[in-house]
Amino acid sequence: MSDYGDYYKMVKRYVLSGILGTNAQKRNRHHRDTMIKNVVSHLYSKIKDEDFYLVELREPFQSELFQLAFKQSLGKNVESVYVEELGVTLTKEEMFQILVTDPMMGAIEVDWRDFFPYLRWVPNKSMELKIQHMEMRKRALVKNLIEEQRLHITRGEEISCYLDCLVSDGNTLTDEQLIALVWESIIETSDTTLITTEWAMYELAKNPSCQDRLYQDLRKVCGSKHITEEDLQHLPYLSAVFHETLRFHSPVPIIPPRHVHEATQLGGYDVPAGTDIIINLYACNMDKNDWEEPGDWKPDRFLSGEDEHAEMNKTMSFGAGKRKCAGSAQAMLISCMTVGRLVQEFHWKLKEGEEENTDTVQLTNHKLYPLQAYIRSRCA
Ligand code: HEM
Repeated sequence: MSDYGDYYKMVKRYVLSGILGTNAQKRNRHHRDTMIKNVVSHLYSKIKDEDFYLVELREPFQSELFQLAFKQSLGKNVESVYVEELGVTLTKEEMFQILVTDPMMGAIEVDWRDFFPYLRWVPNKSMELKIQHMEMRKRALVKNLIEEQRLHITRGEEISCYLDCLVSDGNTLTDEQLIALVWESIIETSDTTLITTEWAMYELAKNPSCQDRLYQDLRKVCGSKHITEEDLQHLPYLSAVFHETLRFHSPVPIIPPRHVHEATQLGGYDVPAGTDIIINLYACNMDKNDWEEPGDWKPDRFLSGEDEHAEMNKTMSFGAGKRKCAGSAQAMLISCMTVGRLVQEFHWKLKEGEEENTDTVQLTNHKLYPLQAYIRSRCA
């Protein structure tokens, strides 16, 4: 449940100064630039001549984002780690499974007792054991990662990262709180931005006229040089692609519940004090009264000429109010920079049959089948 107490306020300060605020984002700029460079190099390695080649974006992008998550949170990339408590050495893929995929799947685990509340007293041992096992592995891994880096930090080594900020003098977080905060920053970096970027590339590969328009804008603003974060403010169509993708494929379709402290009215309904409400963002974003042809992906609807803030608030994709997403700037920087660079470098075409592959999985609208597209170098 979203609260707004002292602990929350303290953590929000750490989050902003250690990882997501403007200064922290500036510190991490070189990590983001490296990430995009590596994704592009990976895709070039799949191309042999001026022809189209079939590629999957998810694998290299996911791996690079996960690396970025480690660098921002712990100050270094981790390729593998021996976890004493588990007695195993984990590869990067296994760490991703434990820190990102398993918790996401756990969040949508169905407890059959929810459908029969009068049978709540019946134990659901298999589910409880599964969740406990997942939680134990996640905790052991994060604890291990923290302890390794903490040694370097206490030796006085210069490691500028979120953990460094969390354990700096005067902070009073318990080990459990540290584990929770470091894990949250890793999963938040690794999941929703990947989903948004993959769906944006799917839509651009499916809609050649939108892709061409974006390419022309990029040529106009950047000429023959690579897009930079400074260019983003001059690329409204790129930003419109990002917002329309969030509206259409919302990676957080349901936001954490809100507790109603005072009786109020919402959308014409009386809501008594004490109610817990859940907002379905996907339904809000697809609302037929607000949008023209809401069932079509049309970036133009975000080109009203208003400022970026106003465009962003047209959807509730990042939530609203005090608990609004703290990582929206990072998500936008990474997603827009990646989409921009991928369109600058390559011509994208969907693989035959891929158009129909719009099924989703997990809590965050993950594309069930990774995007498969043909790419050709624009230099060819
Ligand atoms: C496109 C990507 C993303 C979307 C759509 C998204 C969406 C959301 C939403 C809907 C909320 C809940 C807001 C509310 O309750 O009103 C939220 C909260 C949050 N998000 Fe994001 N998010 C994204 C990326 C990120 C990233 C990359 C990070 C950090 C690395 C991040 C960090 C957070 C944090 C810390 C909160 C809690 C804020 C608070 O409670 O004060 N998000 N996000």
